[in-house]
Amino acid sequence: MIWADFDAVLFDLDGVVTPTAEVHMRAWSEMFNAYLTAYDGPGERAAYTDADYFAHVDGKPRYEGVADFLASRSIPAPRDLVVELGDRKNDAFNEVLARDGVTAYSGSVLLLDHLRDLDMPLAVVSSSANAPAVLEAAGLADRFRIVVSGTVAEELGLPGKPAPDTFLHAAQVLGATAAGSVVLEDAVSGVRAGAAGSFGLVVGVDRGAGADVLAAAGAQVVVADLAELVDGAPA
Ligand SMILES: O=P(O)(O)OC[C@H]1O[C@@H](O)[C@H](O)[C@@H](O)[C@@H]1O
Repeated sequence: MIWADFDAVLFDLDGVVTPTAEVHMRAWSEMFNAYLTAYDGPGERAAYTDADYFAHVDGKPRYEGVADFLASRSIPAPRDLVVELGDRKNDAFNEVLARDGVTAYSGSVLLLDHLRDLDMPLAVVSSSANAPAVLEAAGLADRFRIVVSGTVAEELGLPGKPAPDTFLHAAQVLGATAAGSVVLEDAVSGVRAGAAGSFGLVVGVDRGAGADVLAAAGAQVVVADLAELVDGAPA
């Protein structure tokens, strides 16, 4: 990996820097399965699984994840239901965050240290409104020049992933072009955003979505851990 070819690095957060994609996954599963168990209206009521998460929820802004999953089951999704379910899941997520804290992936910290030594401008681009709290809990808030969270995207009216706009905004704030920026993503929706924005390099981080699936979504390189992007780091 030749970092000198690039001017900025744009990190997704959950599942790339911190193992919080798993916390999101568990919170979504608890909430959706409680809802489906009690639900007896039209549509498909089979249990919600991790496959549903990767296909419909992963990486997207909160309420878009709810709406896309319910649509995949042909379950009617009025806005007040979407908001209620999304907020229920958010309470579950925050309970775990407060109880367990967050420890970043060691390979990701290794890469962050390496990029700090290179003076590389770094951003977090996350669909999550909880991104600042997660970064704070992981002790990494000072590593990034800008955090484009779900809240920031909403304030600026930027469409969420798989649209490329949040990544493009981060690159612009860092003074870099899309072609000069690297995108690091574990979610299909995020990889699609990187591909749609014609970024210089889109790296897929396979934490369960599947290397083939990430490559098909537009990842030019797929790694299992960010330490693979540090020269001389143990494999
Ligand atoms: O509900 P939040 O914290 O704003 O997060 C929205 C989404 O943020 C993404 O980073 C996660 O991959 C998703 O699982 C999550 O649903």
